[in-house]
Amino acid sequence: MSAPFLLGKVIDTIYTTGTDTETMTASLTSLCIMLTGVFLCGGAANAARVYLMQTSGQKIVRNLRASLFSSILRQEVGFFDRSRTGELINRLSADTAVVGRSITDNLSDGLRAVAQAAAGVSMMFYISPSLASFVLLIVPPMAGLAVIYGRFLRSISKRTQDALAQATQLAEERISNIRTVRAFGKELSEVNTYTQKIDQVFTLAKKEAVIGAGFFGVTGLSGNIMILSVLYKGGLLMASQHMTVGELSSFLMYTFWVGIGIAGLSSFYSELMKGFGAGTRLWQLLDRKPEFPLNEGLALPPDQLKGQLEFCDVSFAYPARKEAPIFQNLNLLVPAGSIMAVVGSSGSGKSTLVSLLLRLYDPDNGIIYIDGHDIRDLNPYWLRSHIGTVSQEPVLFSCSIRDNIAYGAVDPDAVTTDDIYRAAKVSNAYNFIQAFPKGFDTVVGEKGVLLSGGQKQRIAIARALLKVSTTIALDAENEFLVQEALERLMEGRTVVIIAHRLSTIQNANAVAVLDQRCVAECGQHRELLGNRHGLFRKLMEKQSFLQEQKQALR
Ligand SMILES: Nc1ncnc2c1ncn2[C@@H]1O[C@H](COP(=O)(O)OP(=O)(O)OP(=O)(O)O)[C@@H](O)[C@H]1O
Repeated sequence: MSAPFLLGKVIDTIYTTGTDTETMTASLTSLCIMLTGVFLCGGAANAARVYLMQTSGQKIVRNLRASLFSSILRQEVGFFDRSRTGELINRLSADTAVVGRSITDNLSDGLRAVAQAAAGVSMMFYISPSLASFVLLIVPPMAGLAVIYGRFLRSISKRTQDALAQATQLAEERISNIRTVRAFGKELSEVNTYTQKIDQVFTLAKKEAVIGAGFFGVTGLSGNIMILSVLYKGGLLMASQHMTVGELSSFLMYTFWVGIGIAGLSSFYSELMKGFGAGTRLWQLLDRKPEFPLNEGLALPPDQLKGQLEFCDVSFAYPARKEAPIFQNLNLLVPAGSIMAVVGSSGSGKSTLVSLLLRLYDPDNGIIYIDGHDIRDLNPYWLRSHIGTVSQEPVLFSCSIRDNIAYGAVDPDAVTTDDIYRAAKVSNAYNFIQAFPKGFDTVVGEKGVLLSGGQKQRIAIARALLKVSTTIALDAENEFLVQEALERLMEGRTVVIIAHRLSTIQNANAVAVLDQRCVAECGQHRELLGNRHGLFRKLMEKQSFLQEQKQALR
């Protein structure tokens, strides 16, 4: 900021020393040395500013993303029923980037603008207080305009990010379900729907551009008016001998800097408002407290853990559909080490029973006990680490088979290759995994090998085997290899199996039939089948009828 002042001195030296070349050379040399020093300092400071601001910017975005991801993953499952994946991903990627940019690059430019404007104004007052007071009359109306523009940006930025989140949500859902889209031939209509969503973002961007054009047009114009008024009033002051040509030149340069500084300040303020707008939902997500804790409460010592499960007068409705109760005063006892088959028509609540057991949701009324302990008193993390789950459509992550199996262990890093091989052998997965060219290092999922349903299940069983589980919730196919693997997994554990076929039910110690929001029948398979008018018998008859139909169709 001292450069314009020194440049003014250079001009005055040239004009006032006249023909005395020796004095002029000496003054010019020392002024130019000073200016070189100033420029060198300026260059170094600029480099430091860019480096510091960019690295701290990236660090802020990194920390923001890490905290947000952690906050999202800690939320209760009911939260995910209400939120949409694409929207959350958008918050994590796009919103954090906007907020990050607004408080880093922008902050750096803003700080520079403040320093520039403050030093410039001081120098203007130092050179000519009367001219400075006259020129700076333009600042208050400009500041008012910037505040109004900032408010507009804050609101439009929030709306833009929301519209973008909706578009991302749609794209994410359709891309991950491309097979369904293709099967129904919906590519073109999906493209149209996406374009409509993205058009909403474009419309908002156009609105922002129109208002922005007006604002920056006025800012630029007022900067030029400032220069004009300096030339006019400054010229008059020079004519009346109140200012030298060097002073006027310095003043003009400072006016220029102050103009740029004020423009920078208004863009800083507006970008900051944009960041606040984009950050509104982000802060809400960051601050959201999950309904129940992830890792707090009682952990039973291993010798006290037998695995007896008891549902006592349990009533439950999903938070997203409170009006449709799934259970009302449901009672069920699963003795330790036994196999309980849960049957019932589609939508009767079989999977819900397992979700309650895993404490993905809390019952609205009643209590679920494990070995006589209310599961709400137990540490949810500890509880889940003692319940192995194998679902009919297991989800594997896009990493190696080795990592997918190790994922089941409480500490995946502590799992040895031998542990993984052993689990794979017990789950009948070892041979088919080794048949892949890269064996256990084969990457499954997105870009890797696509596995059959049965293969996925056997990997999922190996994953469940690595848990220190006493209890298992199963919803599995009845393919022979899977079945055999499951039988090994069930040994010595309490098992709740969502059964679809007679063969699975026959192996269970007891069968519970879900109907009308509670356990309608419970007993041994033979006993229940013996009851001619019983629900279980009807269910089985219906199933064998369906099997016959299928056979006939074949
Ligand atoms: N996250 C959820 N939010 C709201 N309602 C849900 C949710 N999950 C399931 N439901 C509803 O709860 C009821 C019971 O579902 P559940 O999946 O437990 O049935 P199920 O007996 O396992 O069915 P199926 O044999 O078809 O798998 C269904 O009516 C279903 O629509």
